[in-house]
Amino acid sequence: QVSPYSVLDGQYDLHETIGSGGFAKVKLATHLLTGDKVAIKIMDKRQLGEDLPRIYLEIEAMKQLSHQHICKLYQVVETDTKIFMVLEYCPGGELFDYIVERDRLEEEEARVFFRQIASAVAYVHNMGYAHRDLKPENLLLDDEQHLKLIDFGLCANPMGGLDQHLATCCGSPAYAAPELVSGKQYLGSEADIWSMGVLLYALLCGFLPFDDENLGALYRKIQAGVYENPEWLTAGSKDLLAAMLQVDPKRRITISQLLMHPWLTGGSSSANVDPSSKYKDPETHGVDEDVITEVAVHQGKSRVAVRQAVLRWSYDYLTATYFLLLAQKMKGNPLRLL
Ligand SMILES: CN(C)C[C@H]1CC[C@H](N2C(=O)N(C)Cc3cnc4ccc(-c5cc(Cl)c(O)c(Cl)c5)nc4c32)CC1
Repeated sequence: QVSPYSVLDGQYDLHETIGSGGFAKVKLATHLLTGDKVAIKIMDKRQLGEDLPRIYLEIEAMKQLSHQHICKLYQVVETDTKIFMVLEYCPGGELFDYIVERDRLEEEEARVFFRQIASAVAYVHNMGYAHRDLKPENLLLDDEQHLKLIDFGLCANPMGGLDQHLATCCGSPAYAAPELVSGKQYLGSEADIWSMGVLLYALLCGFLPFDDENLGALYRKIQAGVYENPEWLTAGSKDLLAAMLQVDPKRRITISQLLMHPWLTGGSSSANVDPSSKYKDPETHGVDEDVITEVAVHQGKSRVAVRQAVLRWSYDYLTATYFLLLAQKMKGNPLRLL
């Protein structure tokens, strides 16, 4: 019987499994035309059952989201039994493990990371989504120590826009907002800010602000909103944490106020939220002509034909090749197809 992965033959070489998350397996792979490494998330539709709509939600969300701190979706392959998501490879693994290895991060390093997270979440909110599962396990490191947000399986894009209240309780309890664990209606964007507060606390302290192995006790601690401030926290970080870990969502800092908070804008390194243009939304910023040319020459086709095919954004092998070549160009590498 043919391998269940034969649909990828000629496009990718599949290597070892590099992780698994719930109903998905993630394998390292090589995109054959460029030689670049990618991660392929593989799901079995039969095992997914009623979770299948969540995967289509994640795929549609990721097709809309193009940002330097969001893991890029390159290609989607679907057979009658499997779904393959070809994704940007993040060799640095989870931010969660990065924190555990160091116990906790120095304020300057936490600030550099948190700026990237805030930039990604602001973009997600501006695109009308809420992530709803923000935690260090869902932030990966690429080969340049840049963070990449993943796992949009819970993200909500309420038809009525972000101001429509959500009801489904989801995400990880320790990062969940009080209004969410109280079963009240809540705004995804406000709940995301609370989760970012828990995330920043974890970066700076190395442990969680609200923790208890008993779920009920944990919920009560979250609803009380009382947490310790270790003595190593500076006034600036305590102020920002207090603004995010506001039990009343209406008193909680908003993402745009967060981006202007002195703790975030301060510090020494003003770098590291790379404004790289490769993430300009292709639909609105057109396509890169050097990449089009490279593909056209390699395939012996006209640039017009290649440009038209790329602009269909079918998330097929051509879309993946386009995004990977564009990333190579942005890194200053020569554009080459094998
Ligand atoms: C516990 N989690 C919820 C899942 C875990 C799965 C392995 C993954 N990984 C690893 O654990 N390395 C150690 C290597 C690694 C390298 N590159 C990756 C690139 C993308 C992804 C990825 C995974 C999932 Cl489930 C997604 O939905 C998206 Cl959008 C992206 N995972 C990667 C990944 C980290 C997360």
